[in-house]
Amino acid sequence: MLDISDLHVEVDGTEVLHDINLHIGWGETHVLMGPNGSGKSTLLKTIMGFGGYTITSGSIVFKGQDITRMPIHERAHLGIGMMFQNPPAISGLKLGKLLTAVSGLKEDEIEALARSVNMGQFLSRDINVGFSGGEIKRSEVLQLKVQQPDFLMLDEPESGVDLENMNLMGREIATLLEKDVRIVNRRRSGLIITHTGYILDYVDADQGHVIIEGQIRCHGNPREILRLVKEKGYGECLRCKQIT
Ligand SMILES: Nc1ncnc2c1ncn2[C@@H]1O[C@H](COP(=O)(O)OP(=O)(O)OP(=O)(O)O)[C@@H](O)[C@H]1O
Repeated sequence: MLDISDLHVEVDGTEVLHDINLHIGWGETHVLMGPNGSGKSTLLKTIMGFGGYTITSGSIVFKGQDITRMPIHERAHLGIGMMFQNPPAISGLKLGKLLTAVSGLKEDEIEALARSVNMGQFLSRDINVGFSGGEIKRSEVLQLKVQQPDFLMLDEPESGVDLENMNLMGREIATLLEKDVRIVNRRRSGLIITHTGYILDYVDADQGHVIIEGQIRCHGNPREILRLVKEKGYGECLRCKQIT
């Protein structure tokens, strides 16, 4: 579904990502780990097509189409969706209005989706204005439920979420990634940034990658990588090319 080749990305004139190669097949979920400031969010925002993330060389191919220079809205239209680490608050725009406008769904359908993630009362509120950390994450999940993207990128879905809501979020994310569908029929793919790995209790991931100083330094079984990082730190990933 997604093929990234030899990607170099600059932010504010500084190269933040160097020579990134990543292949995510149809139906696969991958996990991205790495120390703070290593370039994880930059990679997701580059795939999404945000301004300010300049691709100086390399390519991104999605569903067989070269999207390297494609604007963000066309990427969203093609089926790329993202849960942000810190989404903006938007005064004057109600969550319900946004969801109705972008989806074409009827109001009662939006309300039912909102209730399923305990966001029923939030549809009449300005997006993320005064939302708690956990409410922001549920709002992001709701937006993804409305969008139903084929490729989901989740930037630290666990952060700020209490244990009960983690259970709800984990189940919703698993459904969005079609984990309830038999592997042969599964089409949706995902790329999830996690520091703690809690999301792996809900979503089986096929591959893990560690990014350090803007380079992917190791690939392998996500739980194995997490265990190793907990025991020995990310320095071990610099010594190890592949953990399986
Ligand atoms: N708009 C920007 N202007 C300047 N530097 C930036 C910008 N965006 C990202 N960077 C820098 O790029 C590097 C990578 O940042 P990024 O947010 O991708 O890290 P991360 O791996 O997601 O970190 P964390 O785990 O802390 O969320 C950091 O050093 C950051 O300061």
